[in-house]
Amino acid sequence: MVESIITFRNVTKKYKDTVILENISFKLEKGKFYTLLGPSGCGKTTTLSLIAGFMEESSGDILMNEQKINHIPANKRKINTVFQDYALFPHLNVFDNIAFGLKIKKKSKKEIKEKVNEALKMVRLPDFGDREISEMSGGQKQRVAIARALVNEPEVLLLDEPLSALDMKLRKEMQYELRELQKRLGITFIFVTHDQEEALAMSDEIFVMNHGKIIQRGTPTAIYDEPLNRFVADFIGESNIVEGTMMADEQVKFAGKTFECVDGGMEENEPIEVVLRPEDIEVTTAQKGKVVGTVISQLFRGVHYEIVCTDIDGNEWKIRSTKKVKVGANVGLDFDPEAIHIMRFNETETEFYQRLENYQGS
Ligand SMILES: Nc1ncnc2c1ncn2[C@@H]1O[C@H](COP(=O)(O)OP(=O)(O)OP(=O)(O)O)[C@@H](O)[C@H]1O
Repeated sequence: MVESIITFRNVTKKYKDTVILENISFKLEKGKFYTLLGPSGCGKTTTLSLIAGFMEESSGDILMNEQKINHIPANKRKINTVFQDYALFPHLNVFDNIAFGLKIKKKSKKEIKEKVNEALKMVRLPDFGDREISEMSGGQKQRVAIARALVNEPEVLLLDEPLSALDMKLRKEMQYELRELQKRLGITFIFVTHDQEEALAMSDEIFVMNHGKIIQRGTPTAIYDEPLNRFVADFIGESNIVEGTMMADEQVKFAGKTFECVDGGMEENEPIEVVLRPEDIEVTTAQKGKVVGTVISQLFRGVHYEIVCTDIDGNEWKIRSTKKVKVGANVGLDFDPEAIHIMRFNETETEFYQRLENYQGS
């Protein structure tokens, strides 16, 4: 069995009577890049704070390397955190910022120098030790913050929206660097973001959260291609969600026709929702298309056109296409059976969580 670095067992966090995290259980493996993804207020930072030991759970157990750490204070856990606002000491230079924790631990001058220089190399700032923090750019400050965390040789690095203060270009560069750093060091990273593209680009596994619960965990492709419910389908990427009926295993009816698909496991005649990603739909002639749509708008987005069509049932379809079409024209929409993803229709929250339990247990 794979050894778990962090385990949550039925963890609940409440503030007075308000439940912030509800009965969360998961196991994280060593050496992977995990991302907690979800809208503002869903409980991402709270989850990190519980792992770090900055706050106490209301009930449940938190384990590190299979040992309970509920009552172990933050500074005794081999876990460090990188914050969004860097939290650097402005009056100390780069070297002293990174050395701070080691000095508190009363390490020798020689060891401190070696470790700080090593950490500076890791974040590609080898000659910046003497610089003042005010002389560093946003991206450089964030690297100093990462070096300051790494110098303590944590087994787990927590990163709370560390890139959100950076402009888009730098952010993309740092995404790549962080991912490379994690691979090189082989320590477990737990990264928090509300940016789905960032989560898809960086993670080994994503935990999609909403209202203090984990709605789905999986690899970026699994989360993208097989969202478990409408929330995940909507939150991750763009999607067309239309109502339909399951006709038989691997046969589904929507937009007035029956199509082959590769999803099964539902009842015959069960109402379902179909998810089709805009980039999985090809625009063709009305005669050749599986669904006929009337173009109602078209926007040029640089690499592609964003086209919106309506079908005979009044469903709206978003399509990403390199082909230009005419507004008002009838076009055909074509897609492969593999592109059709089926979700249950009108599932209650209780039914969903029951299914989730079975799914995660399987
Ligand atoms: N000290 C507190 N007292 C009461 N409620 C709190 C406290 N801290 C956080 N909360 C509430 O807990 C919920 C989860 O907060 P948390 O910061 O974990 O969310 P988040 O997913 O990290 O959000 P964001 O993306 O905005 O940072 C929010 O509704 C928040 O208002």
